[in-house]
Amino acid sequence: MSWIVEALLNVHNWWHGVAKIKAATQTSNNPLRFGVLGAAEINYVALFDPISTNPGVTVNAIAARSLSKAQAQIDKYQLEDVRAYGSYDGLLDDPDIDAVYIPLPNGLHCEWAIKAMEAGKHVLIEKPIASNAEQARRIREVSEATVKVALEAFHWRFHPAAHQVKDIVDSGKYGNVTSLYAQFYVSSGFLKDNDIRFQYGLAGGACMDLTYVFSGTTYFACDDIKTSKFKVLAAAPRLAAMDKKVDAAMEATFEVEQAGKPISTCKVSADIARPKLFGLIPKLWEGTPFLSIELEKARIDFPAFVGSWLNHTITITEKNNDGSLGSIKHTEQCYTGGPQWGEGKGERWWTSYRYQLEAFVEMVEARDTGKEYAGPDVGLNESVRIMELIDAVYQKADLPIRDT
Ligand SMILES: NC(=O)C1=CN([C@@H]2O[C@H](COP(=O)(O)OP(=O)(O)OC[C@H]3O[C@@H](n4cnc5c(N)ncnc54)[C@H](OP(=O)(O)O)[C@@H]3O)[C@@H](O)[C@H]2O)C=CC1
Ligand SMILES: O=C1OC[C@@H](O)[C@H](O)[C@H]1O
Repeated sequence: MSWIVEALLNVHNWWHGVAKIKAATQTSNNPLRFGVLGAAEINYVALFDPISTNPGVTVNAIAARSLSKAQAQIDKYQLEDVRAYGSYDGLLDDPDIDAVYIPLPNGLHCEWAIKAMEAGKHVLIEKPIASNAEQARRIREVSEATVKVALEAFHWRFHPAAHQVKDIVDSGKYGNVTSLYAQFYVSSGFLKDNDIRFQYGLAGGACMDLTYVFSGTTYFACDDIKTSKFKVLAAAPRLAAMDKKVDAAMEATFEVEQAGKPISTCKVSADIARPKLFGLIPKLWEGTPFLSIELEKARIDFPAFVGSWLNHTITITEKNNDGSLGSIKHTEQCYTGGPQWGEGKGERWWTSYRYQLEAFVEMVEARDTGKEYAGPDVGLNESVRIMELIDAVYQKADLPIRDT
């Protein structure tokens, strides 16, 4: 699946001439040294590409369950001065690694994040942060106890476009949020039947894999996710053919209740095996993630909210007094700076993963020097709340909470 994002990234980098920028990037004297657990498909997009334009970071080691697989990934991407390990423990024992990226199956995130922090490493953990809320809380506890950064890799949350939409919503100009809708579909046939996403034992499922629909709706619905209450009203899964504990698709509705605000209603729709048209044609036109926010006085459409770095348009349609959509529309785009990064930060060609890496490095610097990090963040309280919401959706759907 990640090959599609990698292909889009290659076109994006070619279009913006990023190869030249990579060639001119000089590593600093004291970079943050990353190790990677798992020769996962997503590694290039989420880490190797962003590192190659960030002078403050290097990738120093890759561990896989077999040494040859780790070496094969190093060779594939022609990574220089990168050690291969044939076990994850071996990499964690390496004193020359400061931070660990964890792109393992969801069911292994908690175990290895905790082991890495206890081995003295900061951790960037792929989404979803863990199998369930209880595990997410354990990660939070260990992060506090070891004073190590643990960040869930919700890359879209670090792109200025997301901050721009949040700023418009929070400005109050268009009134309170009344409802939200988020959708993310992967066509049937794109993932193999034995993909990690279809395995209950590895904490698979549509809610788990397409976590973005929960992170997207709650980010814009909540003033403070820590104190907001969620009530799941409905959860309708379509079960995977291979494993009836796995949701190949989920449609869920939940309410968000917060002090001083009217209740808002969120609808999410996630599908990792979207049925083909007439059983033959992949519905590629449904492949773009979508998020829409209804406010009292306007509707904001933010298509491609997960891939806003490629291209996006934020459309605000003002409402008439009777609540119907009016004829006044504004469109906006935001690729650099924005309300959370501040003017001058970033480049048009920075991906959401590049922004995420920038934030992670700043978080680690702040943590290591005892300073407060004030930039864009996801925060472990938010990660815990999202896992609580996913657990509640599974319960409502009469499916077991992922427990590996
Ligand atoms: N941020 C984003 O845009 C994306 C994030 N992701 C997330 O990244 C993670 C990995 O996804 P993806 O790269 O697509 O997955 P892959 O299947 O390519 O990679 C998973 C890795 O997990 C390792 N692994 C360890 N134990 C097992 C096991 N029992 N079964 C299978 N694999 C195992 C394998 O490592 P080894 O090399 O040691 O054999 C493999 O390289 C997931 O959490 C997913 O949600 C995925 C895609 C996009
Ligand atoms: O961005 C993504 O796109 C498709 C998914 O299967 C993947 O895991 C996700 O992170």
